[in-house]
Amino acid sequence: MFAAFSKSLSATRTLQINKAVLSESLRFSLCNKDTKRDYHEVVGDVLTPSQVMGIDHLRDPRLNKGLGFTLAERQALGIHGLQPARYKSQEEQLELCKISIENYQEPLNKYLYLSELHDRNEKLFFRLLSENIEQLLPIVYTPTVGLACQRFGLIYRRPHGLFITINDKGHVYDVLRNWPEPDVHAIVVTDGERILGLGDLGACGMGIPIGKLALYTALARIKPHHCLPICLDVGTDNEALLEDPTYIGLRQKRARGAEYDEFLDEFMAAIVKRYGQDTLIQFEDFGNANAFRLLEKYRNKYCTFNDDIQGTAAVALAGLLASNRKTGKKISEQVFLFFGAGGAALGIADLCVKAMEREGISEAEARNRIWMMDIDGLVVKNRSHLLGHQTFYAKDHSPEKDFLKLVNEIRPSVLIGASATGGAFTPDILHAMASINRHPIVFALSNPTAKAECTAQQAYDHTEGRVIFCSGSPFPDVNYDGKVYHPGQGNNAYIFPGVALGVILAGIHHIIEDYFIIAAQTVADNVKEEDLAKGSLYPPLGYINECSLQIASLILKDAYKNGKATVYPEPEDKRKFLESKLYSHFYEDSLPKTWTWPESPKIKTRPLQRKTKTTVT
Ligand SMILES: NC(=O)C1=CN([C@@H]2O[C@H](COP(=O)(O)OP(=O)(O)OC[C@H]3O[C@@H](n4cnc5c(N)ncnc54)[C@H](OP(=O)(O)O)[C@@H]3O)[C@@H](O)[C@H]2O)C=CC1
Ligand SMILES: CC(=O)C(=O)O
Ligand SMILES: [Mg+2]
Repeated sequence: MFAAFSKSLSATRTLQINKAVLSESLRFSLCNKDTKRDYHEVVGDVLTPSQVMGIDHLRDPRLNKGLGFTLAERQALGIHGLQPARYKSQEEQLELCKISIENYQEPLNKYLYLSELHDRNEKLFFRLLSENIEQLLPIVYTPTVGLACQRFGLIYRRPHGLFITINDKGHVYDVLRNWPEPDVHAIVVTDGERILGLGDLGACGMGIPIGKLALYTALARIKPHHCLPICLDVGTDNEALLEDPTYIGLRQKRARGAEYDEFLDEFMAAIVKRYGQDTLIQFEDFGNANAFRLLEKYRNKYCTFNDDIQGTAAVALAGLLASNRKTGKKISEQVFLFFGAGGAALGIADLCVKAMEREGISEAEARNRIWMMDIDGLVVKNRSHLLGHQTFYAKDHSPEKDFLKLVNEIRPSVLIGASATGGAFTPDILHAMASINRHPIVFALSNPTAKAECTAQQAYDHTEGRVIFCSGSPFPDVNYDGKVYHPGQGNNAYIFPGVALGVILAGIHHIIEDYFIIAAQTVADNVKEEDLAKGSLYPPLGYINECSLQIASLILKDAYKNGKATVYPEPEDKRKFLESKLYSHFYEDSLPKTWTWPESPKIKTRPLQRKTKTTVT
C-alpha cells in the first residue's frame, strides 16, 4: 500500500514538474527575443494566478494578497483555512503597514520591514511606497540605503538580484540564465566601487541596484518583473570589508585592467544574448576611472546610460533652470565652481555646456564659465593627469588648493558640491558666496546626508537666508528669520525612472544626451511658484510619478520623430499608450472572470457575509 501511495505521489510530482516545464517553455516561446517584443505577451501579463494553488499561492509575493483574498478565492485556490477568517482590503492593509513602520524607531529597521514586505506581498509594497514617497524615499533610497549597504552582510536574506563574480568569467550567460524571469527590460548594475559617497563597498553595493529598481516601479510604474538588479563582484579594495567576517562578497582585491574589461564585455554581450538588444542597462556607482570609460565604450553599442554622470546632470540642470526664475539670469550668464570633479560634477558640467549652447553662446565660451576643483586643487591645464572630460574645464592657472581664496577670485554665482566631503561648504565659503551674489546658488549634492557639503540650515544661516539651495539627500525643514523653508532634493531619482520608461517603451537602442535635456526641462517646467516660494527648485517628491510619465511621453515623441523608436506601429496618443503598459499596484481578482463554483465544492462554507464585508466565516 505504501508503495502504491508513494508511486501515486511521485506521479503527481512528475505531473507538476512537467506542468512547470511546460509553462516555462510557453513563457519562453511567448517572449522569443528574435521577434519584436510585444508588450501584451510578457510573462507577467500572461501569468494566471489561479494556476498556482495552495500555500504556494501565498508564498509567491506577486500573487499574495495577505488577508485580501475573498472566500471564493480562498476556496478555489485551496488556501481556505491557511489564513485567519478576517478579510482585509488593501487599504486596510496599508494602514497597518504605516502603523508598523511608525513603530520602528531606527531607519534601518524600517528598511528591513519594507524589504520583508517586498518579499511577502509585492503589490502592497509598491502601493505603500508609491503613495508615501515623501516619507519612504529616505528609507528605500538615500540616506538609509547607504546604511543598508554598509550592513548588507548582516541583513542579507533572500535573492533580490544576481551576483555575478569575476570567477564566473567565461560563464556569465549561464549565471544570467539562473534568473527566473525570462523577460527583463531593465537592469541596474554596479560593481560597488563608489557606493554613494561611502566608497568601495564591494558586493554590499547590491543595495543600490535594488533600491534604484524599486524606484523604477514606484516612480515610473515599470513592472517589477521587468527589472533586474545586478552586482558585479570583482573583489574589493576595502581592507575593513576584506577582514570583516560578515562580508558576503569575494574576499580578494579588485580585478582591474584587461581581466576587468573582458569581464564587463562578456557581461554586456550576455545581457543582449539573454534579454535582447534593447535591454536597458543603467550603470550605477562605479568608480570614476571606470564610469567614464565604460560609458564611452558602450553608449553607441548598447542601450545604456550612466546615472551618476547623466541622470545627475539632468537633475542639476533642472534645478538651475528653475532657479533662473528666481535670479532672472540664464544658465549662460552664471559662473560655476564645482567642488569635486568626478562623474557627477563632469556630467553636470557637460550638460550645462549643452544648455548654454542652446542659449546661444559657443562651446568654448560655455566651458570657460565652468571651474572645477578636486582633492588636488583647481583643475588646471598643466596637471599631469586629467580624468576624462576634465580637460574641457582645465584652466591656465596655478593649481590653487585654497577653496575660499578660489571662491573670492573666481566669484562664482553657482557652487556645486559633488565631492562626498561632508561640511566642505564651511560658513566662510557660504558667507563669501552671499557677499558676491544677491541669490547665491548652492547645491550640496553628495550622498548620504553626512557627506553633504553643507546642511540646508547652514546654507540659509550663513547667507542671510538668500541662498537658492538643494541637496542630494533630504534635510529637515529650515527655520530662518521666522520663516519655514522646505528645500528640494536634487537627486537623479527625478530623472532615471522617466527616462527608463520612455526608452523601454519606445524600444530605443542608444540613449542620446537630448533625452536628459528633455528630462531636465520637464522637471523644471513642473516646478510651481509655490514650490519656489518655499525654497524648493523641484516639484514635491510625490509628483515624480507624473514627471516620469511626462518625461517618457516626450522621449517617445522624440524617438518616433527621429527614427530612434523600434516598437511599431507608432502609437498615436503616446501618453495613452504608455499608461496602458504600466504596472498596477492594486490587487486584482485571483480567479478568472469566467470562474464558477464547481458543482460540489470540497469545502462547504457559508458564503461571505457581505454585511460587514470584513469577515470571512
Ligand atoms: N544628488 C545626486 O543625485 C547624486 C549625488 N552623487 C554624489 O556625489 C558624490 C560624488 O559622486 P561621483 O562624482 O560619482 O564620485 P567620483 O568619485 O567620481 O568623484 C568624486 C570627486 O570628488 C573629489 N574629492 C574627493 N575628496 C575631495 C576633497 N576633500 N576636496 C575636493 N574634492 C574632493 C574627487 O577627487 P579625486 O578624484 O582627486 O579623489 C572626485 O573628483 C557622491 O557623494 C555621490 O553620492 C552622485 C550621483 C548623483
Ligand atoms: C543618487 C546617486 O545616484 C548617488 O548618490 O550615487
Ligand atoms: Mg549613484
